[in-house]
Amino acid sequence: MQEFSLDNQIVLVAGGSQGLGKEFARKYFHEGRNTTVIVVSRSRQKLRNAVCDITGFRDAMELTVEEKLPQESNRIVYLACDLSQYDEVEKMYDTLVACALIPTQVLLCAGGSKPGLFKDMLGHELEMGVRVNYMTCLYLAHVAVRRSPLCHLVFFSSEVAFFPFIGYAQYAPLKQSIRSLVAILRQECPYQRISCVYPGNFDSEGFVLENETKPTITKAIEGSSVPISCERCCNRIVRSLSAGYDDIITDFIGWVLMSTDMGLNKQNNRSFGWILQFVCGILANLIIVPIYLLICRFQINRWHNDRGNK
Ligand SMILES: NC(=O)C1=CN([C@@H]2O[C@H](COP(=O)(O)OP(=O)(O)OC[C@H]3O[C@@H](n4cnc5c(N)ncnc54)[C@H](OP(=O)(O)O)[C@@H]3O)[C@@H](O)[C@H]2O)C=CC1
Ligand SMILES: CCCCCCCCCCCCCCCC(=O)[C@@H](N)CO
Repeated sequence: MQEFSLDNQIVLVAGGSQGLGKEFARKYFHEGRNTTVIVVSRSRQKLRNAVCDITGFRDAMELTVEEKLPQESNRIVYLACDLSQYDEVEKMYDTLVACALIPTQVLLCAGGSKPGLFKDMLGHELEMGVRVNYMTCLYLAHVAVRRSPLCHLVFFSSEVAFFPFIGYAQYAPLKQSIRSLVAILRQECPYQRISCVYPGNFDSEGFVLENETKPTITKAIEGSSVPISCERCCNRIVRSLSAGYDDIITDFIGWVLMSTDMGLNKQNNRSFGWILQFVCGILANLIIVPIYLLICRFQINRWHNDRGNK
């Protein structure tokens, strides 16, 4: 299995203009050695600001075929691309290949949710959910598997992949799809390291935004995943990847939720304390989960009634 390291890498960070992706870019740039970071997202402006913020310089370099890369040991460049457009992803890889930057690691960190009730959602918001959370991963993974077949892929799903609940109709099904895709890719690409992170809440720009529309019942249910800083979240993930884990959680409730889903989805990939997870999961599914779901149903009914009375 490929060892995880911040050193000697060419790392592509999808969704690197803010939040957790930017935190990863910062970590590679400041703590790695001989590493090239390429941050990718849709907005050129956001990317530029992110890179300037990370380096402390007033300007940042956009990766193009014409531009010559500096010879410094650690480098960070940006490349604007809407990863939910297949031809744009291919074009991006053309540029990478032309610049002799074949990624050794690809972090598929683009994503985000707009919580709310399904019936209140607009068509284009539903479409955004599919594009931002799933198509970005699907297309980037596809092109990466074909054109950099030895690279380490790190997907970013969510704890909601283990437990979908009210308010996340636009988001959770796509994060579950990532889990499914990961399971299949692990069988089809046995020589490639494929990791999947299932984060709990962390305090990013996206998190602040989603909280503006998040129904109170959604906040109540996810309350046990107390938001941590992006830096902490990033450090925990790096520690887990370095320890050789490929199914990664960032808080205790994530570990419990994963334990309830250790079946055919899980296959041969280890997570922290996985034997204990199997045992806890069996007990939880027998005893705690049915009780919890009853409480949850009660909570949701009460929320609907309160709303109806208003
Ligand atoms: N924050 C949280 O509590 C949790 C987050 N997660 C997941 O972790 C990941 C990181 O989350 P977070 O840091 O909060 O995310 P943010 O919303 O803060 O940032 C999302 C990033 O994705 C980029 N992006 C969005 N759409 C596209 C696209 N079509 N093509 C290219 N880039 C795109 C954005 O840049 P731009 O606008 O420039 O395109 C931005 O850089 C996401 O996948 C999220 O779903 C999982 C669990 C909890
Ligand atoms: C044994 C039974 C125990 C059941 C406890 C249930 C607790 C559920 C906590 C779920 C937290 C979800 C956080 C991820 C949110 C996310 O992905 C968004 N912030 C998107 O950005």
